[in-house]
Amino acid sequence: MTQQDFRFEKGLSEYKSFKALNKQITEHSLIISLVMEEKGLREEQTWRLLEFYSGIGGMRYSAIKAGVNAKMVEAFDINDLANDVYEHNFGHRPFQGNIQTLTAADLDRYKANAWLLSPPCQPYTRQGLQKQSADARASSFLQILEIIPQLMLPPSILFVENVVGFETSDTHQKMIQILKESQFVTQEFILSPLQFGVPYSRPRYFCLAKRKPLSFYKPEFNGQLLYVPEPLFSCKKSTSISKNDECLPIERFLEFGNSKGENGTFFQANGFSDEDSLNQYLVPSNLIERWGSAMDIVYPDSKRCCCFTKSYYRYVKGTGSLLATIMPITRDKTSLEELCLRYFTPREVSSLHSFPKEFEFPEHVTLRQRYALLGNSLSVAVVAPLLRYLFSEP
Ligand SMILES: C[S@@+](CC[C@H](N)C(=O)[O-])C[C@H]1O[C@@H](n2cnc3c(N)ncnc32)[C@H](O)[C@@H]1O
Repeated sequence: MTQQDFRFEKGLSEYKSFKALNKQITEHSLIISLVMEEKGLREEQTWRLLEFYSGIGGMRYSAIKAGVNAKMVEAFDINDLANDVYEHNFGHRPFQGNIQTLTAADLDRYKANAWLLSPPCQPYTRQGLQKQSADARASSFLQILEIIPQLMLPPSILFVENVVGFETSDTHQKMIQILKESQFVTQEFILSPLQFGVPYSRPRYFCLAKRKPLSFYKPEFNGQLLYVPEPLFSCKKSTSISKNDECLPIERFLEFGNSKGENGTFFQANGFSDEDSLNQYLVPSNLIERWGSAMDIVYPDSKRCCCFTKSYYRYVKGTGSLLATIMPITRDKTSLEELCLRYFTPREVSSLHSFPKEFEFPEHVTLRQRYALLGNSLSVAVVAPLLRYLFSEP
């Protein structure tokens, strides 16, 4: 064998062992990725989210609770005060301005692939006169949807929250039409925290949309409006969000503890640091006299309370429940005056909205403003499992 032949043979055998090694590595990584896939460990896509109408950040808390692998790229809200609260809790101030002024070029710059939207609900409520798309407050939402076909980088996922009544509006009709034309498949839900173990009635409409070729974990519900949460418990990572038919009692959401008083009554005033802070939550007698029959009164052991609206604390009728701080043995025979009624505190309302306990208002936000901002917000207990389902791959 000449020296040249020897070099050639050596090179060939090195090349062969290199190829064998390479084949082994490739096979190995294929096996690893298959095992990871089987175990649900495949490297997940990081979603780039835009949060429109961000308010005090209910969507962001829900995305965190859902464990969505996502980065919140930007939030948008016109309300200065809501943005103060958002910034206080997340360390990021949302884009302050009218969503209506955003252009396709503005949005493309964020390179976002998922949009979360909770547009104003007044156009679809009785108090808001139900003017639907003719209401100026609906126009920013329609405009942002109309931009989708003009985008270089349209979102692949969209999530919309609104009041019950939205689903029969012409805005809804236009939304579905635009989504269909932009190759989205949708699944819609009307759900309340009561269906997730929270003693709080706040039914809301939700639209979940995925752009083809993405599809839902349970595609058999495409194009349907569902009133039950069952599909949400089917997806892979649903373990930490459990199905809960039995609601917890309201006392589990109260800021101040109960103490047993005389004659088997429970007086719930302890825990307030001083008389003043208790007094600001007590319902004045003149309001009880005038509106008593229209009030929704609940007790610490109740397993349901009414939706808190943004007018809670300003008006008593139809704006949210009031809490009896004296729990009599015979409820029917006790006068409303004797029940020592009080408003739920903002912390209690935020707990019923399933916000995390770290959530807080900056000091300069007044009591009325706190209720108003909370009343506009959403239930994390409902939105988190919806987002988890939406972002799950089949
Ligand atoms: C239903 S609330 C959404 C609340 C939010 N999901 C939360 O968790 O607090 C609607 C929000 O949209 C904001 N908004 C209404 N019209 C807007 C517009 N044209 N541009 C920007 N923000 C707007 C309001 O200030 C309000 O905070």
